[in-house]
Amino acid sequence: MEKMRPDFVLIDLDGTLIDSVPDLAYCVDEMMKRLDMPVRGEASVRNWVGNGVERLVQRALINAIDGEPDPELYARALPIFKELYAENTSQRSVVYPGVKEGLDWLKANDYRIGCVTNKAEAFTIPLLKDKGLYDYFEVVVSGDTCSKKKPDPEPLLYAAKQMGVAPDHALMIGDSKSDVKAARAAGFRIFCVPYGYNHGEDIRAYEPDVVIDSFADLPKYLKAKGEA
Ligand SMILES: O=C(O)COP(=O)(O)O
Ligand SMILES: [Mg+2]
Repeated sequence: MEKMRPDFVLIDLDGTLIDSVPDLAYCVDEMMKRLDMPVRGEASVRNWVGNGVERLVQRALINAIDGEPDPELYARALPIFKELYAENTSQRSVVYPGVKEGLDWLKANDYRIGCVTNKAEAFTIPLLKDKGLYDYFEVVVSGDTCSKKKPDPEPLLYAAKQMGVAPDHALMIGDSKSDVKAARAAGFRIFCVPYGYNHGEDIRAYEPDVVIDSFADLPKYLKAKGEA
């Protein structure tokens, strides 16, 4: 593929920049214990992340990716999860290898970058700050910034508008089919990492433009400053 030079690079959070499942799984299991229900474990939680904390809590309660829990049980569970996650947002979470190197390369080569996530803002900002990533981004769009979350294109179009960039000059980097769908609907190009959370499916099945093994590989696909 010919190297590109997008005007804006918008990057997903969970499963792309940060492995946040260790904290999310800890909070899911603590919530389950407080509800006198069985714990679910990290492997299940890994398949349920990507559609926001509300959907994660619903999936944990029914122990399945599709379907709805009893509304009363859910109404009891959600505040418990939110309280736990507010205290356990980042300490077990890990920035993936190559991420800081890739972000430094983007900055050094004058790329403008943003972050888009389905995670609510109350958790997104502390997580990015705790991991030393917040200052890289000119715009951060969280799961509750717009009226709709990914796979809807609204958060991507909102970010592009904030930056004053045309969507067809923008690139999204993500890990899930929601990122691919949102990017296609918004008119962004889309790169994916293969190591994140795609509900147990191989992201290649969703045909992103490029699959990069790590952020350290970005210079293979993006033009450096001044590169013809
Ligand atoms: O599901 C979430 O809370 C966040 O997931 P995302 O950062 O991959 O959009
Ligand atoms: Mg993700």
